[in-house]
Amino acid sequence: MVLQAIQYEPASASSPPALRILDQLLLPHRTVYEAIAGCQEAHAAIKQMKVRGAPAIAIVAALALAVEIGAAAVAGKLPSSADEVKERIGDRLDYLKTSRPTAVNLGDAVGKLKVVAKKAALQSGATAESVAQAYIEAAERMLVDDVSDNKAIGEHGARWIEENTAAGRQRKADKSHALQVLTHCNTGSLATAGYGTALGVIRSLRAADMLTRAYCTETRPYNQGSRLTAYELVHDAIPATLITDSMACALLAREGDGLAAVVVGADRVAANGDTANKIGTYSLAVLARHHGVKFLVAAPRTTIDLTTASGNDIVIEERAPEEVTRIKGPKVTAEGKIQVDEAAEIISIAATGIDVWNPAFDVTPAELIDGIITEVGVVEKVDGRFDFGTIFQRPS
Ligand SMILES: CSC[C@@H](O)[C@@H](O)C(=O)COP(=O)(O)O
Repeated sequence: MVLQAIQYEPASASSPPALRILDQLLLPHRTVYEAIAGCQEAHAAIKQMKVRGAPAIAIVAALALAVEIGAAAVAGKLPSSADEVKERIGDRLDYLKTSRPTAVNLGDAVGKLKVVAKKAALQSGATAESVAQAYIEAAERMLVDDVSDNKAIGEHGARWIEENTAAGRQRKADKSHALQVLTHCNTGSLATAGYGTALGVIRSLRAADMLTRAYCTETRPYNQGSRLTAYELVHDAIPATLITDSMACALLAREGDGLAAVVVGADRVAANGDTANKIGTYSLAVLARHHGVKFLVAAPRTTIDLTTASGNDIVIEERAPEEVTRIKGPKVTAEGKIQVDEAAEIISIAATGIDVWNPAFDVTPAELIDGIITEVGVVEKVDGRFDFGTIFQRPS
């Protein structure tokens, strides 16, 4: 079974396009897909983190509007002119963009899709239907391109680790050597259209018979690591070990050279390489530098934001205190059996009345990052600085 966070069916002769998302709040114990009929449902699903992960958020938003427009077209309810459809598309995209602030992929998709609608409306003989169709095709392309970009990220990252780390070189020469990777949060099939970014690198290393073990952090407070990454690793039968976030230091000290790299995803990479990613990423980068372990960020070019000069300019989403003070999951019986079908229990794990700070992301300074793995290659610092100038000219 292929893990899919996003299921999309294009329009047929008789029916409009349809979109379903895997409700990630119920994972790893329940697999429930939810239909997304339009922008309002998508906005709520993104805000509640039923779908999450920078690329997945952008694609669900883009496709939700495709579904909404497709349904209006089939029902004969599109606005009457090309310009009005273009305006409607712009307004709906602006609304979707407000769902979560830190990940840039959504803003990037919104900008590109607005350009598509604008160009389509400027075509001679443009109609409401032709603008709607141009939008739908562009949104559908984003879904397809994300998977191929992730596979390319996986291959570039695996090759870089093979060539640039002691564990990589040793394992290549002699398969009795260990090569392990530590990752954080969830960056896999559930966070993207498929395959994943940092988890894509892990998948590619495994496919090349290079990886002996992946470690994943629990990723407090939302537990994307223990709920989602662990689920993907078990699903793909990749040898893997779960640690709490606070165990990373002990792991790096213990594994030495066998731990080839820490590989994480990104929600926004600023023009100087400073990287916003799931809270806890920065501490891993500090630990990696202290232990001489390579620290890599895996992200498509859509995550690199040249309009944001540095990490100081990145808006960090703060989330509800309850994510820290409570945990949610199915009941476990006295015999240790998980009651999968029961409604989730919410348990309080903090003193009532304590103040809480819950930033969802932190910013890792470029200085601590050894390479940024994109679909067109790994960007490394030259004279201590990242320069993304040329990668945007390269074809995928
Ligand atoms: C390929 S996903 C990259 C990042 O979006 C991921 O590491 C992350 O931080 C996700 O955070 P989330 O809050 O779960 O959306």
